[in-house]
Amino acid sequence: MAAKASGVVLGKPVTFVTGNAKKLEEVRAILGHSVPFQSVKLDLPELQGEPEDISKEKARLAALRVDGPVLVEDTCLCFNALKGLPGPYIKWFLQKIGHEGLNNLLMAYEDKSAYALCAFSFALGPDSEPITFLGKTEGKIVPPRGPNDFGWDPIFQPKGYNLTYAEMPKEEKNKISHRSKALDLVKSHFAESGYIFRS
Ligand SMILES: O=P(O)(O)OP(=O)(O)OP(=O)(O)OC[C@H]1O[C@@H](n2cnc3c(O)ncnc32)[C@H](O)[C@@H]1O
Ligand SMILES: [Mg+2]
Repeated sequence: MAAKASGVVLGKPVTFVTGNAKKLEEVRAILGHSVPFQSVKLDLPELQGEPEDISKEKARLAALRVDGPVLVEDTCLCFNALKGLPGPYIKWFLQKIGHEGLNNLLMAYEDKSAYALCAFSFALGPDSEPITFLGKTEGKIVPPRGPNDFGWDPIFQPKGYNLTYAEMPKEEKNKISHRSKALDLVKSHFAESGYIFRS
């Protein structure tokens, strides 16, 4: 890696590391050709704690595994009545108790509001500090509606819409989602940084 007047020249392309095919599909659709990347299917171990720290640590691990520039992402679903939980633990809650169980968690509360939070982290390599980009979309938790092909999409209804994420056409979700908001920041970072990737 060498610094140049026109930007930072990197010896390898960016690798997006994820074990989730649906995430990859959305990242591809949203980024288009604006940030060239390849992908590797790896389910990295995840730290417990705050979303930003989990995402950064994931990027450190990914950069060690890939030995080059990496992009990773961690997604949380946070219930306001539960002070942000399940948050980063949503994957395990979803797996164990499903959409119905997630709705039941809020049964005792009037406040069904929630937000989806996406934390992308980018690291230039194993020796560099990851940079994090956050995107948040507010909404509420509802009984499941729509196709059940991506995580908690059927129970999340974004604010200002009558449809759940699952009921929305993909392009519509990708315009307003937590993921697209975070990726807007990733795109700006790449546009400003002038990275040059050599494969
Ligand atoms: O390998 P990684 O990238 O970590 O992929 P993952 O599936 O383990 O994903 P997370 O650790 O970020 O856990 C987030 C959980 O939320 C789900 N999820 C992520 N983004 C979503 C979205 O936009 N809509 C619905 N569910 C989503 C996902 O399927 C997981 O169950
Ligand atoms: Mg994960």
